[in-house]
Amino acid sequence: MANSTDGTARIAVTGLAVMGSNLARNLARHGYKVAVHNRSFAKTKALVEQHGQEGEFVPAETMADLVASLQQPRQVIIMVKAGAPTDAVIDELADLMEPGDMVIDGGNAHFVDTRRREAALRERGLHFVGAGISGGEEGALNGPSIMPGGSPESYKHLGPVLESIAANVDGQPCCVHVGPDGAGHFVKMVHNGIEYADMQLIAESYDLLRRAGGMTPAQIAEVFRTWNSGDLESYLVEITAEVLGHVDAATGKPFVDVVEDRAEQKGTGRWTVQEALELGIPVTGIAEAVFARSLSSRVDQRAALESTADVSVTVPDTLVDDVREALYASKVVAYAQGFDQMRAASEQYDWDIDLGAMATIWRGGCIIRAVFLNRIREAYEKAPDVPSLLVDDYFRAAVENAVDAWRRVVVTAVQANVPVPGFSSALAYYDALRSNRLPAALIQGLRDFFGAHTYRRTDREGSFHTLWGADRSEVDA
Ligand SMILES: NC(=O)C1=CN([C@@H]2O[C@H](COP(=O)(O)OP(=O)(O)OC[C@H]3O[C@@H](n4cnc5c(N)ncnc54)[C@H](OP(=O)(O)O)[C@@H]3O)[C@@H](O)[C@H]2O)C=CC1
Ligand SMILES: O=C(CO)[C@H](O)[C@H](O)COP(=O)(O)O
Repeated sequence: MANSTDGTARIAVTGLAVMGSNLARNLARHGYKVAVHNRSFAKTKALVEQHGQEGEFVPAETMADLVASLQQPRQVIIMVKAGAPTDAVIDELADLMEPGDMVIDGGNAHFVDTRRREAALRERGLHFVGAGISGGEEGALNGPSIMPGGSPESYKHLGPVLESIAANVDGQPCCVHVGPDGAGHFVKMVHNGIEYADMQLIAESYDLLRRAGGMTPAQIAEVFRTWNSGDLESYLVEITAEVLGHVDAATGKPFVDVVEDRAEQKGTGRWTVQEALELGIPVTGIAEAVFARSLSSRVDQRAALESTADVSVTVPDTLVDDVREALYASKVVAYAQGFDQMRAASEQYDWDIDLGAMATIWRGGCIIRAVFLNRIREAYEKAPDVPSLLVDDYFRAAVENAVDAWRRVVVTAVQANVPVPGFSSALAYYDALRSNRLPAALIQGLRDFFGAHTYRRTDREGSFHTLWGADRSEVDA
């Protein structure tokens, strides 16, 4: 296999596991001459041997060869494990590059790392682009959703390439410049957090239909197939029907019954919640989804408390339709919370993220792609500063129409001993936002009682303290 260091490749990819190799093939299929490299050369060799006919690949055994094979300004996409491996690759690359060159990290990096890396490379005259890439193996090959951060100048060079290989919906590429430094990876992180919440709500729907509704996985698969039209139409609902309908070849049982019920996680959902706590944004749907995965893995506690007692509950005839309504309303809440978090971060870090554009680029290519994102895009088009998606006319009406069914679902679940943390916390969030008065007033009183933490009054400006241990008169604080 010949390799070339004549500086003619348009772009490079280093890290040729599932994502990197498919991204390189996607670039080659779009007519770009792609230089390819992997720490162990076997993967590079295999890629070119198996897919060399799909376009022009330049295999490189060393990072120095990879860099030498590129046109200037050089553009190298890194698709390796997040964390220390990414730092190691950046360090090696940066030493070989020249001012004006671009390093693009397409992995699931933490946005704080991306900010640090961007600042360090900027000092050396290099552009660092933290690009969230979603769509898994299939998306990387056929068109992912791409969320690049970094300097506007780097996007001028890189944008046309990324837009051409991204998914396309209604003539619009699912790729846009998100904002400076860590903005792209932040948005990808929230995308993954919403992915967690969406899957948790789908899982609760299945659990309720099965355990309270007495339906089989095959019957529930049909329900999801029906739901995959109209407002719920989405990739995750579509593949839920596939997974629930699948039968294990070895046992003849539903596939879902032979899989261990412990959900794993790589960390992006947890990062979303950690950052939401820092920003003070309640992303309860994502948090419940992360905790539900953690709880599922507490095998010792589950075994100690397991109960097989029969529960008798009257299930409403409308259960299937009610669950559909609860799923939709809870999903609206989860997305509203995720978009809130992006808005708060955009203000905090001065990123100027266009929220409508984020909904637009999530319509295709990514795991949470859904027809429903058109509604979110429209909401931000109408009112870019809308304080919550729940305030938008369409979403307000959709949730109001669903709320009776949503309450019935939560009541039925509670009576049937079926845990629905996603549905119930979303309903609590909605009810809290609509409450004229919240019990936070009592919390303020208690804080003032035990710690003289002061409170504000509803009827006049200022901070006050009650002398709880004395005559209980009020003083200015
Ligand atoms: N898989 C998915 O669906 C998605 C993954 N991502 C992200 O994309 C990135 C790539 O993911 P994926 O394709 O699954 O691959 P992995 O995350 O499994 O990473 C494997 C790749 O990293 C390389 N690597 C590991 N350690 C080092 C190191 N110290 N120095 C150099 N290279 C190293 C490996 O090289 P070698 O072959 O030599 O071991 C291999 O090319 C990750 O950041 C992931 O989070 C993003 C969206 C979806
Ligand atoms: O980035 C992705 C999709 O966009 C991955 O699918 C995601 O990382 C999966 O996360 P987890 O393993 O934590 O469920």
